[in-house]
Amino acid sequence: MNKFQWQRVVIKVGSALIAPDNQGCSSQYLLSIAQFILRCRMHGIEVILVSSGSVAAGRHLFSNIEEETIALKKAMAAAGQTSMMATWDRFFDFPCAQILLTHGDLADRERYVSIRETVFSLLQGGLLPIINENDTVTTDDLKVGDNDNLAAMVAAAADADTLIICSDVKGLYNKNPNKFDDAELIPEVHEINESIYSMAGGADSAVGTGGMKTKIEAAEKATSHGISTFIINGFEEAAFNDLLNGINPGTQFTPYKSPLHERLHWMTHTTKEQGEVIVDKDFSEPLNQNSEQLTSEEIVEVKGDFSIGDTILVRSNDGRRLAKATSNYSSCMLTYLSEQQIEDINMQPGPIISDQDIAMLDKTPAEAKKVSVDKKD
Ligand SMILES: Nc1ncnc2c1ncn2[C@@H]1O[C@H](COP(=O)(O)OP(=O)(O)O)[C@@H](O)[C@H]1O
Ligand SMILES: N[C@@H](CCC(=O)OP(=O)(O)O)C(=O)O
Repeated sequence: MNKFQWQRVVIKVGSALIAPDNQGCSSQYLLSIAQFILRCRMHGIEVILVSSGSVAAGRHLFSNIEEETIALKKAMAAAGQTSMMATWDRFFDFPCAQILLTHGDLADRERYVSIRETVFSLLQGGLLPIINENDTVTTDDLKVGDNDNLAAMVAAAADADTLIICSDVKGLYNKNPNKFDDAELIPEVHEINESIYSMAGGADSAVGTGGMKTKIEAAEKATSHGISTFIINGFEEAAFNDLLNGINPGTQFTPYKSPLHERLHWMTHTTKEQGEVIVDKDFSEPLNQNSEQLTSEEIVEVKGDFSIGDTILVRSNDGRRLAKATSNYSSCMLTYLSEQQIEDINMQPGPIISDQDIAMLDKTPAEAKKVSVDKKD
């Protein structure tokens, strides 16, 4: 049985399933997930697990807490991560391997490629990669912040075809089912747009992070990479049986027919811009067919402090986000160049951004839509 024809699946498990009552790890709900993983592997499907729960699993070790500070949460994560790994490890007779990541790791192209290689080696060796955010070392700048988005980034990095987000609700409802009795489940989403985002609220549980909003963000990242995405209720054993029988038990987000190229997807959905270049140009012609169109004379302003090779946002001077790109110059150098009048054609600087390193935001409708949602917030 592999009715969905999956080859490589990323399964994301939320904190509520690992440590449902904040009393350390519990195998209560993990057994059916572990069996699902086992059955997937028996059908030849490669599995990568993105497991939340380190903070929730470590919380009970710290008593008499007045205020749960960030430093304390990091300490909980450090303590809980080992017991979470040990809990997973006990279910399987094949080895598990732990990978802890920050956004800084994923946003750096060299480290990103290295993570890909490690995951591929683990899968080839028949191990189960178990991935979580490296909560103990993250800072605001370096963190992904929620494991839904992390799982989507991992799914893209690992060339997975399917992402399954196991939550504490059946899927996406038209409104929060924990608040509204008449909320209705949405079985299929073909296009992630503003109306889909407007249905999603935050997390209500004591242990969850992000709620439905981060799951939709994750679905958007994954589907634009051609990855079919499910949100299912991880508490229900029947949901896993359904999946193996080719039945959608929750919400399925259908993948884009023409997914973004791997590098452009990474730039659009994984990197964070380190600065901005404001340009006096509309780019009605596709920028990525001739990046030399962007000359230093067209730069109105350089914002932020970035180095050669950093991701920058190219913005029009009326405020629109035009493209994300890798800068061939530092912010200091670009500022200097933009202030020069270089008439001699032979003295013109080389391209500010290179052809293969431009992700047009206007050309990626999902990103454009997400931007308008961000603005609304
Ligand atoms: N439209 C919605 N549909 C389903 N759940 C929603 C919606 N809006 C908000 N939620 C909340 O999102 C929660 C799931 O997210 P979260 O608590 O972060 O869980 P997890 O630990 O699985 O990531 C649900 O329990 C629910 O309270
Ligand atoms: N990295 C954190 C989990 C963050 C997170 O997204 O939690 P959840 O919403 O339960 O998937 C941890 O291990 O506690």
